[in-house]
Amino acid sequence: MTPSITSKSLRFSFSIAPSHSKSNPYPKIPLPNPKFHQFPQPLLRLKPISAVQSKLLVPDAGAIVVDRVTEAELKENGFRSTRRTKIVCTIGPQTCGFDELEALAVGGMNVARINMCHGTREWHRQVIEHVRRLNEEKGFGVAVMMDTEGSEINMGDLGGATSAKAEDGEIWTFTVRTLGLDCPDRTITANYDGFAEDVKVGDELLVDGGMVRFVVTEKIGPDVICCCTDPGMLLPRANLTFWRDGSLVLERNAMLPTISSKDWLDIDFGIAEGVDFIAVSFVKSAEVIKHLKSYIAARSPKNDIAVIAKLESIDSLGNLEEIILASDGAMVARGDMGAQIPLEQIPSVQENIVQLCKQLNKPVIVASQLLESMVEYPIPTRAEVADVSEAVGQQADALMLSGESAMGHYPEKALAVLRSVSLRIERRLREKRHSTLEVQTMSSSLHIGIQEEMCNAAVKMANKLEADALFVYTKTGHMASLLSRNRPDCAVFAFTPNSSVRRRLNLRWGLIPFCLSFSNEMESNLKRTFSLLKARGMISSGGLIIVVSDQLRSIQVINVP
Ligand SMILES: Nc1ncnc2c1ncn2[C@@H]1O[C@H](COP(=O)(O)OP(=O)(O)OP(=O)(O)O)[C@@H](O)[C@H]1O
Ligand SMILES: CC(=O)C(=O)O
Ligand SMILES: [K+]
Ligand SMILES: [Mg+2]
Repeated sequence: MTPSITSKSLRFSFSIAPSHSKSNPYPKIPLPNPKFHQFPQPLLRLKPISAVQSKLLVPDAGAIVVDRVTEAELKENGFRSTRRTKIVCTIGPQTCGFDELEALAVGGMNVARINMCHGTREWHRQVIEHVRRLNEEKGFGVAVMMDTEGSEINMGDLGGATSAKAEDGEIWTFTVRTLGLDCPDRTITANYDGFAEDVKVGDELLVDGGMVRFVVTEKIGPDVICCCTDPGMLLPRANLTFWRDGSLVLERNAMLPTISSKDWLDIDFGIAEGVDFIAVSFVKSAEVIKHLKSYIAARSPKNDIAVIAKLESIDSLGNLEEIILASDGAMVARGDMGAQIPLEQIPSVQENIVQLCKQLNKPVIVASQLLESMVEYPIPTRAEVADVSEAVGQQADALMLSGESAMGHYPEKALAVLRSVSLRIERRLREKRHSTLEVQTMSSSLHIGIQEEMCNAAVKMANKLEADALFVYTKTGHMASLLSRNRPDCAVFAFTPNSSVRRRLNLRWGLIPFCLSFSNEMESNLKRTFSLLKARGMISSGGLIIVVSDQLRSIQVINVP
């Protein structure tokens, strides 16, 4: 039988062999230290989908729909070994084609992110269309996240070049003139009209939070003449900040709106295209989130777009709790955050945000530079693996790839590293917890709610009884999120009749979202679920399951018949 997915995706996506395997997991690439590649991740093989099967993927009333990769994982590794930490991949020129997107989906991408800083709406529409088609025709369950540009100060798009190198001591011109494609050498446009007025001679100009630095030597009308003091690579639309006497100059940024007029058009585009998440860049207060949520509620009849607050502006750090409470999730956007606060503060800010999100029951994504060296190289640095391990150890809901998947040379390998490190660290956490007999559940901290108490109790039981899985029947996804919040030892099967709820649950730690219509009759729901899952080889008789549901105030403990 010929696999329906490309041989390329099979070769790369599930190529990390178990340590006893003789095959080289990274063909054709010299391995400086082969041991490093022996992430103990079992090989998975996705069964090819025939044309007839492909039709069956369209859910009918009696069917159960689950992401194909998770299904394969469940069949091969059983309940306990599914990956709990979710993965967001930024889509860019390296990964926007249908086959490349499929390879990422096969590799375990849960959410595809498009960044409205780059590319045209037509380009983004094409990506969304590809993701939809993959889900519909090939049985994946990938959600789409649109990330707004925000109105911080950015460079222009380098006259179409993919990058430019600034060398030490070189003189570059930053200008507010409109240059189009015939951009003179060593000239960069800045996107905000007041730029030339606001900077002063002697100011330091930081590109991408300090990846490249300049000092302002002269101002001539719309042109700001600068000397490069820290050489490096300039990327299109990179963020610009300027510093005076050792402090970030913030006055101008404070006057810029969080959501610009261009962002509102992008948001309309996102609503029209039915994206699952809108991530708002440079959020400073809860107000902007509330404003956007009411806009979406008015514009999108089903109101099924989740709003993610990107925490990257220094102004957000004083209002974290109210921003997170107003949002449907948060992102620790370490890239731009690193341009606004000293780098050594980022790890503790990350830890605080992750803990706060868990407490407030909001999904949290840790983003930027997780595997930055993999933009250029096929293996990560040891330090990057340690950073990923730290985020997985904090039990963040999701990890995000940026340049690694958007424009790097090894998107699928970067994804494979996130997957392997997640699996390894998650297992280690469970083993550690088990050896100390520690049962950890969240304390009740939301407004006292019956559902929260039930979910806390269900997770405590599942951990103590070493249940094989938690089942939750949920219309809105809320009960499922309350189980995930406790980070249980076993996987959570979340059954929902609503396909957009199912896609949004993709971002939640440890949840395996299924689309399934169900009635108010729990007994018949369970009977049907068991027989559907058994028929697909996803569960077997004897397994211990703890069941909760939106509709019933009871916790059931059941052995799979
Ligand atoms: N749609 C795209 N078209 C072209 N290049 C892209 C696209 N999306 C991302 N990239 C490239 O990948 C890099 C990393 O992507 P990412 O989305 O993290 O960008 P960013 O501008 O650093 O993020 P943000 O604007 O959210 O802070 C970008 O700097 C850009 O060079
Ligand atoms: C992801 C993002 O926006 C950042 O890290 O700046
Ligand atoms: K952005
Ligand atoms: Mg950013």
